[in-house]
Amino acid sequence: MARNKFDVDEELDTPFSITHLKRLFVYIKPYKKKIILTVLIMLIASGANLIGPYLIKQAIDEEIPGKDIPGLFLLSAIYLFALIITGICMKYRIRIMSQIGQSIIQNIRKDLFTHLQSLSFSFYDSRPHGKILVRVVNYVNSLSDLLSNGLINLITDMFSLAVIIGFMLVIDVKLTLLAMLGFPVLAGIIFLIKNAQRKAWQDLSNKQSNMNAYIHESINGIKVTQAFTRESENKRIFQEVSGEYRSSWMKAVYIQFLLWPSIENISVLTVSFIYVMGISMIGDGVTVGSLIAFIGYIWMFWTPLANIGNFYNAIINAMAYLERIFEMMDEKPTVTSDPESKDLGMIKGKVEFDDVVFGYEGEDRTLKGINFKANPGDTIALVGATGSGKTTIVSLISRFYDINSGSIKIDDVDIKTVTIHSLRKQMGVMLQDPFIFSGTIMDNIRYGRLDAADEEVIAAAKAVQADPFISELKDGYQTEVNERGTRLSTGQRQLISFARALLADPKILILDEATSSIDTETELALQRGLETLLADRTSFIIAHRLSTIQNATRILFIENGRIIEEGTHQELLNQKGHYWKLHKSQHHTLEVS
Ligand SMILES: Nc1ncnc2c1ncn2[C@@H]1O[C@H](COP(=O)(O)OP(=O)(O)OP(=O)(O)O)[C@@H](O)[C@H]1O
Repeated sequence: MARNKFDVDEELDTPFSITHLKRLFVYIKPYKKKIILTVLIMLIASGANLIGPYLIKQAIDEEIPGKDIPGLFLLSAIYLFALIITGICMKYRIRIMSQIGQSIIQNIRKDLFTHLQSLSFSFYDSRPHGKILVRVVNYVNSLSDLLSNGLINLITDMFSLAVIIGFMLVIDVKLTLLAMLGFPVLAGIIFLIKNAQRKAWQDLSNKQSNMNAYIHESINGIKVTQAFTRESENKRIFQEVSGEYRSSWMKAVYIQFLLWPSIENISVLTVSFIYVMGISMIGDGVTVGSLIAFIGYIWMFWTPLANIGNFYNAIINAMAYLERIFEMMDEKPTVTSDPESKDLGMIKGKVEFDDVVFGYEGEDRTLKGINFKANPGDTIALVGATGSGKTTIVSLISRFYDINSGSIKIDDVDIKTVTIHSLRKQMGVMLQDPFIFSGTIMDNIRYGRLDAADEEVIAAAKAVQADPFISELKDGYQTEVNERGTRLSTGQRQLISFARALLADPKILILDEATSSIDTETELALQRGLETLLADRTSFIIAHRLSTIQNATRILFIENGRIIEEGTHQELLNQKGHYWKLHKSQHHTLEVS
């Protein structure tokens, strides 16, 4: 998968096709009845609105010359009634269509979010998270106008147009045909600007996405930015990114506004033309009343046409966003359960790597043939230099990535043949950077097992020595922590996620640098507490501090994607190889300090 950065425009994998609109209709369909009802109401409204000029014609040509005062009152009453009907219908339409529009948006957003949860790590590795966010939030929002107003407007405007043309034909066929002369000109303009408009909106969506990605990245990295006083450089980059957004916005809007003035100009020209032609035709079958009414209809004729033009604009804009939204919905998880895959069931915890080859970008560079076997209850420690492949090995046990070749078996079953859910359910994973969600400490530990009682949560916290620091907090377990746990120290976050992993009561426990930020005293107490708990679990421990893994059943020394030494602590020391050297250097450092 290609990688993307905040200042790189995302390329669309698929060109726009009408299927995107069809897919949008799938979301509109459940509201079919309400939409039909609204359309009917709007038809009544536009019918009532359109009767105006005809009533004026009637008054000028019939009632005023005949001095028919009651007749004039009647026409005025009908007009007033028509206006009231229009007002009521409009109010109803705005309310109901906003509701429908927002419901559709909510459904699209729900599907996107659900889909995002299923996507594999590789998807998140390959792009800035701000670019994902912008699709779920901003792009979906951009559909709001189209869904709330566009569709209904289109139908009612088409209807209005037909009724107006009907009235115009009833008044005068020749004038009607003359009035239509501006129509092909407008169609030509729309055709000419269509492609430029679509490209401009696509470009705008890219620049919006880039800006969002940069803001997201900057907020995440704010501490580093301030520590390295990079503020002014960041400001410069932001100005560049937001400047690009501004220019693409201006361009898109400039092209969009080519349409409106064109419609205005054509309508003014047509009206002037009809005035000239109409006046010269007065007496020749054209009355003053009918000319005034006709001009009224021509003005009305261009309004729905302009609205249809606007709808067209809205569709073009929405397409730029829709294709991005559906592109993300079509993104396939790279790691999936096979349709025939079965439930792994309760496992004992035997883990076996057989010649596992793996690379993040599909190549074979990261792991170059890993072989080992862990029996149920074993504690396997992985040590080695930074970047040697330790985290990669343990992340493959949970099948966060699929391997290129070889096999990984749990209780003699290839993990590719079981459902991902049943596999991951057996794992308690503590990642290198423990993540804390916004909520209470209790909620955060309970994340490991949602149905755990408070007492179980507290017992898990006690087992991992997290209880002392939690109890000291003013609100104890009910203390609110914010996203990523910025109110807690790194060591405290590690203890919480330790308790979370333990609460899940997994058969396989993966601890990736789980205790690196915990002080030695707490760590020793924690290890004592964990000994009994780890007893019937298979655990994988990655640690740079060798003192923490001396009791491991087996230690694997990883270098450059290979296991180059393995054995117990004592065996490896006796070998006087890499592990011994590492141990000696740590011991030396300790003695010196
Ligand atoms: N998501 C990723 N995408 C691409 N390459 C990655 C990814 N994660 C890790 N790598 C690369 O894979 C190699 C092994 O990384 P890994 O995280 O497994 O090392 P490690 O031994 O756990 O290192 P450390 O001790 O620093 O945690 C490194 O060269 C790293 O650059």
